[in-house]
Amino acid sequence: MHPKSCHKLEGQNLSCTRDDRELFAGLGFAVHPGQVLLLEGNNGSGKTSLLRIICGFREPDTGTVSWGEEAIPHYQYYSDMAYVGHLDGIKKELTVLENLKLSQALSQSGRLTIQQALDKVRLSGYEDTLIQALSAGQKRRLSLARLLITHNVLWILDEPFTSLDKQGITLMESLMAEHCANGGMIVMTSHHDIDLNGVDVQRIRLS
Ligand SMILES: Nc1ncnc2c1ncn2[C@@H]1O[C@H](COP(=O)(O)OP(=O)(O)OP(=O)(O)O)[C@@H](O)[C@H]1O
Repeated sequence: MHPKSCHKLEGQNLSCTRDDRELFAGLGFAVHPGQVLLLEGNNGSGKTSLLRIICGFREPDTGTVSWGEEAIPHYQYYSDMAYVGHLDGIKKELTVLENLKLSQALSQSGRLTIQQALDKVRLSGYEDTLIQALSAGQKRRLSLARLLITHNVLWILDEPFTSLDKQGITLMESLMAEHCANGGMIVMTSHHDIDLNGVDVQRIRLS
């Protein structure tokens, strides 16, 4: 179990308007250890906007997000959560190994060593490869490896299946299920349905 898995993520009365268009209002949720919150909706419905509010990167028009009974953003939140967005959070001028060493230096250690994580995501042999020489799916796999070598109870994932092949999607799903089985939590957007082997998945459908 994660040592800090007693925390819960809660959103209350959240609303967001962009360009005079109300994306959502009065929205609430509570995510407990072992659970997934899946944000669904068509293009432009506000999934990424809500995800950015949950990360504390954007202020809601009303409402609060709290972690451990305290409104975000706060230091503990950022040491407990890991965000993987569209840009994969990878430093383009570094190699695969340098990126992973940098992530490790900035966070608490996770379950796997760098080599174990590279094996798991099938990037062994790419240690000295510059990021610009990786395919889109390989970059996504590298961002997965980053999740595995650092300790973060809350994963926040924007479209985690983008660019992954079938084997990558299955791998991602099994890692997510494993994370939840260990008391972790996940908030994610996806245009695809997910198959997480009995994990409790709550859904918010934006329209
Ligand atoms: N930086 C921005 N400035 C102004 N409006 C924006 C900005 N980013 C997004 N929007 C608007 O907010 C709305 C919601 O966008 P958002 O990216 O949250 O949707 P989404 O559900 O994640 O879409 P997608 O499935 O296409 O990724 C859209 O109408 C979009 O035009």
